[in-house]
Amino acid sequence: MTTSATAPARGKIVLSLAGVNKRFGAVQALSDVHMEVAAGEVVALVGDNGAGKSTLVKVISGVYQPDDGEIFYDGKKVTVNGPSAAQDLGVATVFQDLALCDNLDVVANLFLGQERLLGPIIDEAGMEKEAWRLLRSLSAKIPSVRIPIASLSGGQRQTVAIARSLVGAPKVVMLDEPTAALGVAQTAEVLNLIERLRESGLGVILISHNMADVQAVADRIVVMRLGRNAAEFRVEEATTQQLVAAITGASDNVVAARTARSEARSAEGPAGTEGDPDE
Ligand SMILES: Nc1ncnc2c1ncn2[C@@H]1O[C@H](COP(=O)(O)OP(=O)(O)OP(=O)(O)O)[C@@H](O)[C@H]1O
Repeated sequence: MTTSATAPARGKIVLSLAGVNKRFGAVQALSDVHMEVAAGEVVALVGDNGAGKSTLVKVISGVYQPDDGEIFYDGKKVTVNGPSAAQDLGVATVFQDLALCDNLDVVANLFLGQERLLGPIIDEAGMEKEAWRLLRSLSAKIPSVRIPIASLSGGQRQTVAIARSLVGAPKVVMLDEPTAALGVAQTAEVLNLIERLRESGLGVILISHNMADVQAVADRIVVMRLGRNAAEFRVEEATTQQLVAAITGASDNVVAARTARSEARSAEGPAGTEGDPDE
């Protein structure tokens, strides 16, 4: 895996945000948001539509400038005044659209805009070798690095996009809804990749609507609601019911109702097991 030679020690906070505000006209998209991610940690960022997740990702990745707030990278206060500044720092983002070129092969996509040169010519052999090394480090299942992206499955395309984010040896990788368009097997493959990223000591920020995915791979879950921090859980202490309540801001939802029924049944003992048509 290509983490930087100066990779921070596992558990050290590598990226943190404090008091981040962002307004679009009349819409306060982010209000006093804070978040941090450590090396070797997967932090899931969850929230309903419009909660501010994408805006936060875009602030971290330099697409938007925050109105206020501070960003610290590797212990130093930084200004991320554009996407290339974020990349130069070591913050890579895989956006939902993946931004891959269908007609180009895997190698060309991995090194698009950052081609390796050998004197005056493009070092195709060197890039191919590095492509295999990156993909192997992710235990990725790509049949060939010389096939066009168009012929890959959704999971393989996501794999290539994640591998590309590692080309600059980042310390933080943000993944925006990486499993949104994938089936069960491909989702499992992408979750495995996220495990590899964590194992390699990267700080990973995972934006997802899928609570099963989040509970499968995250160490910590940051819940946003209406542009604010709404709750934060260690994954082992968060039930789906608590997560749904934090995301929606309501405890009287269908998940809570079902949990309450099943708790009531277990309290009643075996005689009370007959009644719930939902189960
Ligand atoms: N460029 C923009 N111009 C105006 N308003 C925006 C812009 N981007 C986001 N917003 C608003 O900011 C708020 C937060 O949106 P954001 O896209 O960050 O939410 P989200 O949590 O990512 O939602 P989703 O899960 O639907 O992507 C919303 O009210 C949205 O309409």
